Amino acid sequence: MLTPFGQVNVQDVLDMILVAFLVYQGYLLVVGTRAVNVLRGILVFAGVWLIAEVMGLTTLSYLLSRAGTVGLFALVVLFQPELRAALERVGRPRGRDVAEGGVVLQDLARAMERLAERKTGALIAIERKTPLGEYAATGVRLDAVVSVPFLEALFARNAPLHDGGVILQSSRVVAAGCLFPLQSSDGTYRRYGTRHRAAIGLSELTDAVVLVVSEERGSMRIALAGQLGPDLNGTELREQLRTLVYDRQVPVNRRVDRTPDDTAAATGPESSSPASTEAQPRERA
Ligand SMILES: Nc1ncnc2c1ncn2[C@@H]1O[C@H](COP(=O)(O)OP(=O)(O)OP(=O)(O)O)[C@@H](O)[C@H]1O
Repeated sequence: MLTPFGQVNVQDVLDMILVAFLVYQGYLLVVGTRAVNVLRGILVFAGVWLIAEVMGLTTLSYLLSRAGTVGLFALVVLFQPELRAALERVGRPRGRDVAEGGVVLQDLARAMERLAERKTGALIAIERKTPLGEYAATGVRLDAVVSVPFLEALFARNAPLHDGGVILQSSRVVAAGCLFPLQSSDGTYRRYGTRHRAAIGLSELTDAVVLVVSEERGSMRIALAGQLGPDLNGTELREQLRTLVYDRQVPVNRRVDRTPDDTAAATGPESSSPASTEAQPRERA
């Protein structure tokens, strides 16, 4: 085929599609991680180098190209953990993801149950499509497998990271002690405390599934798409987690199922909040 750029054949088209696909996959790997800021820096650096080349600024262009070579090695050293994790993700068989998801689901649900039984407050956000990197950056970075004792230890009273939220990415705990955006205190959720409003707030701004254990009531709930779901028992929690997170076939933005009472309440003036039909949390001034 003849184009303004000359002769283009099937191989060229295939080549372009593959390169675009690889660039996009590379972008997906770094987005939401600390590497994204470095990537921006590299793009600025490359831009300056290109301008220096075009304008014939020989010395600057020479220095930048030398620095680029050294920088490439520095990047590999600096981002060795991220690179390893990314390569592992690329090479991991799909079946292992599913099996791992099942284990994580069970551990997560069991940890929630134990925290609820002991009335230990907890806040856990599970990342889906929207990267939670900016919220993870407000806390302490971790890289740990999800396990019942680990989650219990994180939220134990007096534990250094028990304040704030924990963030899960896939099967890993990636941050703890994170600050989530608070839902504005007006309207439906004004009676709730800050833990619940932080859960609702984050779920409003992202597609994360946010789990809350109430310290006061020992209840387990899910906030999704700016709505706080009803109290859940262990079986219901597992079911919701399977549907919302660990069963990838289901559309990501599917809402938390409502109880018949909730649906009835949604037609009432104080609205769409499941809060109006459930046991109430403590009143706030
Ligand atoms: N913006 C926030 N991001 C993450 N965690 C928060 C945020 N604000 C408060 N928290 C957590 O919530 C805790 C306070 O919970 P508070 O008692 O005010 O809320 P609550 O919704 O009534 O929860 P509970 O039913 O567990 O008492 C804090 O100690 C902190 O761990």
